[in-house]
Amino acid sequence: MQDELEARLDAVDWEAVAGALDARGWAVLPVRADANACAGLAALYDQDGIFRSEVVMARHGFGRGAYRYFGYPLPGAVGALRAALYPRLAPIANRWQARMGMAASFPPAHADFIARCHTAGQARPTPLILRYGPGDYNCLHQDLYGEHVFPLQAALLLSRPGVDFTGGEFVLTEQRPRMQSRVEVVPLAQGDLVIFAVNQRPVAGGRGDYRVAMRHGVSTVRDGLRHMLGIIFHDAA
Ligand SMILES: O=C(O)CCC(=O)C(=O)O
Ligand SMILES: [Fe+2]
Repeated sequence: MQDELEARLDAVDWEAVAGALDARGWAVLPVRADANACAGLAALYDQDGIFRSEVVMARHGFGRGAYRYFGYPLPGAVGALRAALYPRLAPIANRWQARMGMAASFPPAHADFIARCHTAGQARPTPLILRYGPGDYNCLHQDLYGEHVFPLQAALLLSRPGVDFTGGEFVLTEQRPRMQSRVEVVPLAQGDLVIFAVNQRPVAGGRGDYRVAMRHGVSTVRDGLRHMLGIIFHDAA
């Protein structure tokens, strides 16, 4: 299965993905996870013993709905996806860091970046599954969990829009210096994987690059049940 994942990711035009990320701060990969894989991942939400914690969003003012952070060891498919995506994104992340004048550079292998997080006390795994029912939503936020931040993250829609749920759009906002925020709705089908900026990203301006800050969230689910798999590459303090 890992070979198949690698082969599918190898077929992606990563230059085009990098171009979309540079232009908009997000990109949907041109490969889709199949319905069985999505159902299998969504079913993990109800499995005992694989999560380290649950967050009921309303208790923290984060929104409504809940999410569960996986514990280590991650389920095979989740760990494989995290490890396989990272080396494809690290060159893009390194280019962004340089353009934003930020010192950190990211090693080519995820295990080495995770070792850096763990040494700094960021040792708790961050991949998660989110579940939303009618009336649930996720306020705009950034998944920052400590000093070490990998500037891109991924999310995989496990449910079918219009069939399993309605509403529940994945949204991103972009805050430009001294300007009002701009919002984008990311069109996603079941199995789509969106890559997006965690926090800041560089934008080319007339006088060189400047930084914009991105946030993401989910609009209110009207009906049904929506599951999302979130892959964050840094660990949490
Ligand atoms: O449910 C969603 O689409 C949002 C997921 C999310 O916030 C994340 O993966 O960090
Ligand atoms: Fe998030």
